Amino acid sequence: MSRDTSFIMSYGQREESRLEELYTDTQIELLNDCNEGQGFLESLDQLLGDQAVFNSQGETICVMGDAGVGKSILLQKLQNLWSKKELQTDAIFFFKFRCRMFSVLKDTEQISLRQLLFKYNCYPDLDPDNEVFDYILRFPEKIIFTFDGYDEIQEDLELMDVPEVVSPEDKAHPLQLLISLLCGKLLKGSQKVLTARTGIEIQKKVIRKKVVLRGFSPAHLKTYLDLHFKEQEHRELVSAQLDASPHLSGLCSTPLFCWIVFKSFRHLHSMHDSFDLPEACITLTDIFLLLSEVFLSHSPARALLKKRARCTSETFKGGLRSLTAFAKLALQGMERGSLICSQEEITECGLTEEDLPLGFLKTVREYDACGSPATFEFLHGTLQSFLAAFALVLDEQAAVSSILKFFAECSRRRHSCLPFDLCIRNSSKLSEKEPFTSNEHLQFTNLFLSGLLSKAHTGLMEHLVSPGLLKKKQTLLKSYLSTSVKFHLDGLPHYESDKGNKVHVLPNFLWILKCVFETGSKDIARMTAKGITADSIKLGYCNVFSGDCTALNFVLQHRKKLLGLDMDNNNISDYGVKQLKPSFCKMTVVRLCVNHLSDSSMEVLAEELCKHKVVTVLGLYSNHITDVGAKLVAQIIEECPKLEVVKIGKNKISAVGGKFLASAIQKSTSIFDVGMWGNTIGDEGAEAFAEALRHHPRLTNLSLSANGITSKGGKCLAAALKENSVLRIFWLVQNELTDDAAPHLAELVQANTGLSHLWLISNQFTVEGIKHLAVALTHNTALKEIW
Ligand SMILES: Nc1ncnc2c1ncn2[C@@H]1O[C@H](COP(=O)(O)OP(=O)(O)OP(=O)(O)O)[C@@H](O)[C@H]1O
Repeated sequence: MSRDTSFIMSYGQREESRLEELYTDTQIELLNDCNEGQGFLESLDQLLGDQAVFNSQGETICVMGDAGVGKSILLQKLQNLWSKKELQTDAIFFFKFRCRMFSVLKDTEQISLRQLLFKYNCYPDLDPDNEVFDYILRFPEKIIFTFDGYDEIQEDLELMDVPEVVSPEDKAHPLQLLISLLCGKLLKGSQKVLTARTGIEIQKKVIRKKVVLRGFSPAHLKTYLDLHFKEQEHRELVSAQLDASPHLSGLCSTPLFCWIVFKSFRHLHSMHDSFDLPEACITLTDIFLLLSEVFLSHSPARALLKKRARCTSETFKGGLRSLTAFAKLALQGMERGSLICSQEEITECGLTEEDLPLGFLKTVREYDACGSPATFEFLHGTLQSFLAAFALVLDEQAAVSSILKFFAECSRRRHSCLPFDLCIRNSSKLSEKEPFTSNEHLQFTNLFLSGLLSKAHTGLMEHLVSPGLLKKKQTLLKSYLSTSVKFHLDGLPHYESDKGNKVHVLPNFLWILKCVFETGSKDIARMTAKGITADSIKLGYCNVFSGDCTALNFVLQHRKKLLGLDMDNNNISDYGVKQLKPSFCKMTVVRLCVNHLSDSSMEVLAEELCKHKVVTVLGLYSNHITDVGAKLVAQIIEECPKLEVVKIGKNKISAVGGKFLASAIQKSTSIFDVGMWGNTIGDEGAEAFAEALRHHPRLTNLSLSANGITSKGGKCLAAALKENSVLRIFWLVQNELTDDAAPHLAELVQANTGLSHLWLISNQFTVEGIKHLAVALTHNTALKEIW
């Protein structure tokens, strides 16, 4: 295990990097069963621990994350730590599997658990006396399993018409074995870590705890940069480019893209007299073109020519034969829904021995020792998508319309569902056939197709495909993309509210915008923006990451009308907010709750929102805003005359920030709803809010729950509220109020100010305190509820 996990795959099969030298921590966020963040894991070592376990009956730890965010590498690191006895566990067996292997085995005969472990994973000298296997059965808690890439299972559930496995001796369909293991029906108590792409839903009952990988933080990125570049000059150059471009930094927060960018930079810098990363807004297509250029320049003939001026088109022209063959192989796989290819398929596509070391492909290591012939996969799934897109562009035979085939597939609404039902429902027969793989590979192909057919790459592509045909493909794509968003939105339900027409988009909306961005075409962006007829769009839980904000901005900046944008519960981070900067001038609703924003995002928001003054709703709940950021939000409240709603709960705001906010609220004549739940403003902050409330003309809803407020603060609030006849809903839940405050609150109730909802639960009142309130209630006619 130690040997197997020491190297990170790298391009050009001979070149490998040591895991120890390049592995960099990434942000591992703990989630609860509702996918709400529960803080970050301090070190990988704690992954198997009990922190954030939300279902003690569940057997499986789920690691979720986007393409290339480092799920496989995380498992590799875990395996490596275990092999060196550096993982805090007393497990003495470790079995690692790729999930897709269970699909690959589908055509073979059924297998037993014993075969699965000893034939398809390790070879304990055949275990003649069953010693090892018996031990495993008796002490399953001594085993760790890792299953990588649950999203890669491509299974026809009808094939699963076999009895459920519970006995370790029974033979079964391999996928059935996997499910039984994950559910704990087999080897109950063994530790299991399963990885899957974000968006794949896994039955809650199976999951013990869940983490999501958020990629490199700015500090991680700096560490990775230092590890990657030994030469100071390179470090400085790349670092300067990252600092200058939040978009590039955003892309580089995904380790895979970062690795490609750094690796290409190093290679091209060493090959040519001068090389800088593209200056304009770099796209994912640019990144994969760079990688391909590097691969193609590995060909023996080209490698001899050192230090010459860089000529990308020459490199691609020189490598066109291999590129076409790799592209064909990638497309065929994509059409079959397969990420693995055989030697036969490779030869059929016209690839030779010489082509293999270029780096596009790597051998699949898992089961070659089982006597089966070697199989191959692309260096990464996204590279296969890129090459498949290349094949669609290069193909001179197929009808032009065939370039759109994957768009059609993706626009169909598809749900990711998983075969756990099989286990939970206790049924062996499935009534309906359901697809349970995500269509991300196809979405990536569409995205790269858009990039390859962009104007920016026409010069290069004209060297590879006839200009007439290229033009036709570009025109078709342009007309398709220009209306895609409109079609997408037309197909969704719209909701009418007092703020206009609102639509909750699906993740495919974001993919379309990403494609539009890759084209770099302002015309398409303009048409797309025109297609967004709703007044407000909700992009909540759409897995928007910082890099996607560039695409959003690319389209939204062409919108003429104002727009509400609800992006709660994504991962846009400070890089994303910087990317959205030009679009804030039109935004009436700015909802960025649960998005890993810090004070630096507040700087951008304060600058932009105060300049344009159109914002009505500002949602910032559950981010990392401190008092510094609170001061900037206070500025927004003071200077934006239309601002009505501010949600800034669950941040890191103390009394200092609380005072800034309270004073701004006091001055605002537009604000009517403020959410402060879960900060730490304490009594000092409460006193400031009391002053703000005393004669406020507009504020009707206020929550100061969970803010460490004691009776001292409570008394001030109650006294001030007696003079306020506007507030309707007031929450003081989860504070430290005692009976001392009860008579004052009772006076408030008795004053009958018009307050209709008063929430005081989870404080420290006793029956004595409550009696005061009960008596006061008899004099009140306005309260509808008191908790
Ligand atoms: N923690 C890390 N430190 C250094 N490099 C990393 C790290 N994580 C990922 N990488 C780089 O990114 C590449 C892709 O990572 P990986 O294959 O683990 O992504 P993934 O999340 O499993 O992607 P997919 O969902 O497509 O399978 C790795 O080969 C490696 O070069």
